Amino acid sequence: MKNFLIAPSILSANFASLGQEVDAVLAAGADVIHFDVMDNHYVPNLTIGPMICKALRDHGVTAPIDVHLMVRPVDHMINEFAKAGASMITFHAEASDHVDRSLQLIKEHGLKAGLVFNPATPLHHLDYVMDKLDMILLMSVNPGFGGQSFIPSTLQKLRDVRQLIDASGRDIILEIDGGVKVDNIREIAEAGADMFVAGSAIYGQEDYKKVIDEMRSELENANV
Ligand SMILES: O=C(CO)[C@H](O)[C@H](O)COP(=O)(O)O
Ligand SMILES: [Fe+2]
Repeated sequence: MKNFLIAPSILSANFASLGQEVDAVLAAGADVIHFDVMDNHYVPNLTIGPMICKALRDHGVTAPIDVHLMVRPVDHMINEFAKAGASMITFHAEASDHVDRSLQLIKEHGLKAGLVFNPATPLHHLDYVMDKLDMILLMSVNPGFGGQSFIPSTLQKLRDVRQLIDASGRDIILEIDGGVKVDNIREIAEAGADMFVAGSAIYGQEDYKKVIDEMRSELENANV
């Protein structure tokens, strides 16, 4: 089986007990913690910043933390999240005036670097930066909120990006974010994704392990 990664989004966790909520999904079998950073400027919502990332590290979280920056500008936040213990940082192509520079900055901190594409953002932003990418994140909802429905046209976009990654010969993680559930994860994997962010689908249920196990079993049956 492909090395599929399940990344619960803490956007849907109970923030009043965030440390325990993160421990609980990791104990339930999650691979990565997805950390949504929103600035009420690039997106119409306001969430959490580097202090919370550092607090999770201080709490004892050793799993990879995948920081999804929905902020503009991005470079200052890259530096702050690198100090705060991020493992991977992705940002939106439209949110940086200097995409190459921002990617380079993430890599200078020794972290995995990725570009994020909104549902309607064209893929040409990948031109000339494939060699700097460790991850590509396709949004399957418009960014800003959890609990939205998966936009079906993202499946073809995943197939297109999978082809570009395969043609590049590089080991680039293809991450999908938004509306991922037990009943669509298999189709999403078959379209080419290998890292799956799921917020409401996991944190919206009582039994996190049950959902993650069901997701894994769907992935085991995926035709990839
Ligand atoms: O980046 C995001 C929203 O901008 C979140 O990661 C995403 O929406 C996860 O939530 P859900 O799985 O409930 O759709
Ligand atoms: Fe996200």
